[in-house]
Amino acid sequence: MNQSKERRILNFVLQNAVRGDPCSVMETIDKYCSEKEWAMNVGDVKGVILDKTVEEINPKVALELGTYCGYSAVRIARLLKAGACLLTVEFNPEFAAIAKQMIEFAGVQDKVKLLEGPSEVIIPQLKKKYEVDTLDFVFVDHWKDRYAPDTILLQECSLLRKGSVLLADNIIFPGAPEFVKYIRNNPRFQCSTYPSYLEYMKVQDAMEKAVFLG
Ligand SMILES: O=C(NCCCCc1cc2ccncc2s1)c1cc(-c2ccc(F)cc2)cc(O)c1O
Ligand SMILES: [Mg+2]
Repeated sequence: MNQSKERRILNFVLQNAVRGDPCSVMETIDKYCSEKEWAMNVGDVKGVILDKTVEEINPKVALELGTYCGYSAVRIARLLKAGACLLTVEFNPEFAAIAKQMIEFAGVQDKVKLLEGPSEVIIPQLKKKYEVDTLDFVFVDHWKDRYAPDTILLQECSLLRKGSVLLADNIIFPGAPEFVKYIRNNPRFQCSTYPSYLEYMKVQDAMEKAVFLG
């Protein structure tokens, strides 16, 4: 049975990147996905916005919704200080298996906990099952119609505190209109938009940063 695109991306990394070097893994994925097969990694252009946001916050506990092949998990984890951790949620078992190997090859597995399942099931488990108190940073990059309900769910589960930062990918393309409407009209969030480009394409996209005001 012919292998998946995600398996081809992983194999290209295993054969061409430097084991234990997160930047090498990111560069190798970006090279493959810009030259050979497009894939929905946050990519090198929007990745800089992600980097700057993570560096500014310096989170102790970060959550990612939508792991995919693990590109942004590697990107975020490489910037985390000692003792900090990233919980990343993926519901597709195929993607989760690829991401696990990607994260381990990059050498960031000690900072990353990969949780398999739908976000609406995992989020309510974070406090009791995964011993989370509150989240310092959330990278939102999963189903675009889950952005708004899961932002509400995070609040209902008391996982946000004054100053928690959400960064949402793809608010232009593919777009997350319900989320944008919800978050920009919500007085409990201070929002800012970062215009950018869809990964590996000359197509407009943007990221939305939302600071929870408590
Ligand atoms: O769908 C996207 N990303 C989510 C994948 C869904 C994975 C999930 C994870 C998870 C975890 C927990 N619960 C439920 C879920 S569902 C996505 C799509 C495009 C795109 C852009 C142009 C195109 F022509 C076609 C697609 C670009 C992007 O940057 C994306 O992030
Ligand atoms: Mg995305």
